[in-house]
Amino acid sequence: MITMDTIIREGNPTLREVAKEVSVPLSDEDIKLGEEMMEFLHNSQDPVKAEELGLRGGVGLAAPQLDISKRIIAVHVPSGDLENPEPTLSAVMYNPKILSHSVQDACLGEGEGCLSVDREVPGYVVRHNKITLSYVDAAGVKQKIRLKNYEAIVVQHEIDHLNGVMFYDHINQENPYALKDGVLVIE
Ligand SMILES: OCN(O)CCCc1ccccc1
Ligand code: NI
Repeated sequence: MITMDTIIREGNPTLREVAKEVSVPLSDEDIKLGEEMMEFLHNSQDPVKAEELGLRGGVGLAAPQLDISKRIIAVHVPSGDLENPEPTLSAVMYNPKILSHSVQDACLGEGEGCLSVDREVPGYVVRHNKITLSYVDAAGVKQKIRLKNYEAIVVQHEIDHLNGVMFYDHINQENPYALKDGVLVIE
């Protein structure tokens, strides 16, 4: 089971590597890893289990954070609405690739954090507002989806991990809250 002890922290060189594509058809090992990554996200968002296991809540996880330099990410974005418990996005993605994106940029008003970063790094992390994404799903089927706003931000954060990029690499060092005209701030 993945716990916080499994997750490597900044300074570990694996977080700065470009991860390798996984072979398709997917190996049993890669399928199992994806399942464990998704289980971690579920546990981390379950108040009882998160408390029991000492987990920080996460909506995404990338294999390099487990010291595994493979292009595998898991995302699980809860709807946040108790009436409608369906998550807005829940998927293990193998070899995810951004095919195209909007001109419109966006960032989270509250900035970003990372399970591999044990400190606050304030500032806007400017990303694409909308992305068209291809990936291979856990069943080995090629998917092509379009995402926008928060879900698009989360997936871009995870794909960054596959390319050795940390969220704070995007923050303006001179003025962390500098914003170009037209950037959508997502609250
Ligand atoms: O890489 C996943 N991880 O470090 C957990 C946090 C994910 C995340 C947090 C804020 C905005 C987008 C994504
Ligand atoms: Ni992260």
